[in-house]
Amino acid sequence: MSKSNTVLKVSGVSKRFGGLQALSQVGMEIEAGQVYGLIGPNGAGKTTFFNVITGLYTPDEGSFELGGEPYRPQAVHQVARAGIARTFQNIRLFGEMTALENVMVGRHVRTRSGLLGAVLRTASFKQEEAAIAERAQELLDYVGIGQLAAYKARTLSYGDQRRLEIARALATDPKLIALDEPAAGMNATEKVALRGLIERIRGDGRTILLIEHDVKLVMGLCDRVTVLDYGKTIAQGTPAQVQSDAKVIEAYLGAGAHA
Ligand SMILES: Nc1ncnc2c1ncn2[C@@H]1O[C@H](COP(=O)(O)OP(=O)(O)OP(=O)(O)O)[C@@H](O)[C@H]1O
Repeated sequence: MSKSNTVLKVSGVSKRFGGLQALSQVGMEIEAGQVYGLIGPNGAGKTTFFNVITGLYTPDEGSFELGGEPYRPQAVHQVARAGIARTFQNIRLFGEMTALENVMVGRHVRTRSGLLGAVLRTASFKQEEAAIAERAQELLDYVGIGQLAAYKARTLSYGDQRRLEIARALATDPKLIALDEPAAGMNATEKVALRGLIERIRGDGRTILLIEHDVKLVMGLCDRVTVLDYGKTIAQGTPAQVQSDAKVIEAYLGAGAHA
């Protein structure tokens, strides 16, 4: 068992696609309240690692603990229930649903009435639905887009869609929130606001795993960082340690990858 303040402990994850070893024995330990960065050049294996821990890909090897309990990331809904929520590099919202409804969908992971209650529209279902809508509105306010609750998701700006994805992830009350390139496509002002939001989420006691190409953002925000290159961990530590690591400079920054 891990120390009690470890939220996610992953050891020895390997994943092969045909002849390509996308991940080789990758591990990390994320403690409660940390923002943990996962970086590396294009094709290093970051998304594959995310997909493994969130149940989209089945690893060839690896062990997983969430909140001190072993978990098997076999299916996306199981992982959500276990307590990992994620956003995607390519935003995945329900475009024709309102912002509020998108967050409500996230919240349904934690509801009790279930499908039968929804079909029969039982009193307890209606009560629960009202509570979910209220919580969803709170979360939209929290990420700064409360005034956009009634707008269809597809009509929101890029930055606001990313905020909406974060609100939806928070709606599941996750032990860990995994953000896949949240700053991708954002302008400088949006990035500053995003950084503020992530700091706020951490300040409220949440734990965050972040894939991000923007090195400045990662180094300024993260408590610890893992650097992957060709599917292998080449460095792990504080931003200062990682930044001065010769292998990182050569493999990652030296490659000129989005520095
Ligand atoms: N489903 C798949 N089938 C085959 N190969 C894959 C698959 N998914 C990823 N790969 C390969 O695995 C390697 C790691 O890719 P991955 O997307 O995890 O890298 P990444 O670090 O997230 O890259 P980027 O920064 O460009 O998003 C790449 O060589 C990629 O082509």
